[in-house]
Amino acid sequence: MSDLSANMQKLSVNDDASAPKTGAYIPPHVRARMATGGEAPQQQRGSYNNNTRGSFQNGGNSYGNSGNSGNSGYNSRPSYGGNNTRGSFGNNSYGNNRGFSGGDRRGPRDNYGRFVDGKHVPGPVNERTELELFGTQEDPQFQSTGINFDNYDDIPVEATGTDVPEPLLAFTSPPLEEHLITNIKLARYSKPTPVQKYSIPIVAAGRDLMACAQTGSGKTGGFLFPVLSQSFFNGPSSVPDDNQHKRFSYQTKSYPTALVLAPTRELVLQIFEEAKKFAYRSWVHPAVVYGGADIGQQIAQMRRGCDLLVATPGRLVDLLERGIVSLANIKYLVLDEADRMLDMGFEPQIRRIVEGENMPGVQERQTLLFSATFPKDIQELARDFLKDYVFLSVGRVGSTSENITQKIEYVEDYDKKSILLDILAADETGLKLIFVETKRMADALCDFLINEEFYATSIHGDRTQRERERALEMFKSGRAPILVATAVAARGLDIPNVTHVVNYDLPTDIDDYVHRIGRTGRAGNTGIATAFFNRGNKGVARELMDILKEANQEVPSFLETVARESSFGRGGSGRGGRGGRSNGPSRDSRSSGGYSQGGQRQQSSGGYSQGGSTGGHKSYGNQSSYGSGNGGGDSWW
Ligand SMILES: Nc1ncnc2c1ncn2[C@@H]1O[C@H](COP(=O)(O)OP(=O)(O)OP(=O)(O)O)[C@@H](O)[C@H]1O
Repeated sequence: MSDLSANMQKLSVNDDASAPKTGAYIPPHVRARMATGGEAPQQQRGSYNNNTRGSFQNGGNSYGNSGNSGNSGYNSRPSYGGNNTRGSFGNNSYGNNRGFSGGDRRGPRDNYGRFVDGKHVPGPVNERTELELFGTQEDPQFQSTGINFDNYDDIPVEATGTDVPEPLLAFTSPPLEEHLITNIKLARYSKPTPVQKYSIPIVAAGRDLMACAQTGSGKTGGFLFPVLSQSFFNGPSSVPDDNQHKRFSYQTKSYPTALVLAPTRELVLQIFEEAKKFAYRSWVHPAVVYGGADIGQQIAQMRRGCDLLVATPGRLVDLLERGIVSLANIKYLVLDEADRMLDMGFEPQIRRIVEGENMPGVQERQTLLFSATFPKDIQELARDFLKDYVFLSVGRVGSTSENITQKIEYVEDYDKKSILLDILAADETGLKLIFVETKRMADALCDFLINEEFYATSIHGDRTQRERERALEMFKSGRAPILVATAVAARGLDIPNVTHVVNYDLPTDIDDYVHRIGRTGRAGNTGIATAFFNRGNKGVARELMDILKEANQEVPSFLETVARESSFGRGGSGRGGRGGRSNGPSRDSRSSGGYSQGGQRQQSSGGYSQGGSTGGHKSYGNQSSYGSGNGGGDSWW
């Protein structure tokens, strides 16, 4: 057991619902002094030794460097803090080469490849670009695989549908295009994860795909690899004559061949960064568009041309309305975190994009849906968007990775701050991500932590896009190793070295819990997820218990008690919430058969199940953002 785990066990304040009811907050160092009856022990937070609150270093505006500059890199408190700090970022030098300013974030690269006489001709090697994109093995800002990476191979895979292609075992050509393999090697990926093993031949065979795999198990590569590989093989599509389209020069609109839609701005940025890696030196020009960023820059970027477009639905609708993007050439449509996009009220925008514009119909394009959770309603959306698709699930749909040690602590609301400080003080290594339910709480908790001399920052829907990106960059670089976040950071974000996720407030939806804790324990690395639970969370008690059991985690007795109480009289149990989360192990809504374990294939009987309720949806937001380009409703987070 790691030191951290041992420390956490000691910290376990109570094992049952008979938790101490005294709520007066006593900071840990005072508690320690009380316990020893004298001098406080040595400061545990080594890096803050002798710090009084006023002594935070003002290291100037050093956002631009890429290393972890330690204390000297921090700004004085107001520059990374919570609600009272907005507007205080005066310096524009934070944009490093992995920059954050929207549109084409670095301008056109000079090393694109070409497609000549039916052949892909990669562009020249550019060592600087290579270093920016792929980093070095030692750079902690680049995720490397952990000790449990090989264990992914033991997760049972279910692939249903007609004539499911055989999975591949290694990154080989065929089916992958040679140049893509070169880029995969640069990314130091030695073998495909299970979702990639299946998705690559499925897409290569021209099939549609609905894929569900645990958080952190490589779904991004699961769609980027096959889409890029096929694109590298097939070359660009010719462009309709209605536009004096000139590749690589100014044009009135862009005609991407691949479109990736994802729910949050941060997630589309991240997918774009991954796309840049794997499209390096190829003919494919990736681009990203999302709300909250300068639309003028994005329009200019679209006019410079783009082949693979990563977008949030709201901003894409805006660009479509302005006639800046045409979907006439789309061959590949990817919906990442598809269920979240529906939750956020993006369905009208998605339907507008997929059905209301000039995108080729379902028979003419390939469509891929990816997520770690798949409530039934998304499977129903698949009826309209997918054709004869393969349903792929790696592990049980909605299950959590065993790489994450889950701890549930009974903590009354009034004790949460105190326990959080204990957790943060117990281990200074790695990055800590703390989830709260509301934007207000995110600001308040962030300010509290800063007052307690922790380097914290926050991310939520009320911060400007610039502040959100800066907060994320501070967190990633370790300059603010604590990030207080609302659900806006729950999905998809891949931040290396997040060692601990704390659900300070548990979400009301268990799928959200699954995604939140999935910010740790990624790519075979291990991590800890602690949740503060009290009777106010009884609505998720049963589902939480199921999740813990499934992942072979300890189930505290208070959770069983509360789960029993809350399900009593409800006439049902289990994970049936949120639009009819599937109770049985088989999740392919077309399938009438059972569950196939261990990679066994099972053919679907065909015919869609209409049985799932779509009721009970949490509405995250503001559907009125339709067409505003600012992304779907993040009204409370
Ligand atoms: N074949 C591979 N070999 C090594 N590392 C990989 C491989 N595929 C992906 N990774 C790494 O694993 C990490 C997680 O991948 P990714 O972000 O695609 O996960 P995900 O399944 O999309 O997670 P989430 O459900 O949270 O969105 C990334 O840092 C990625 O670089």
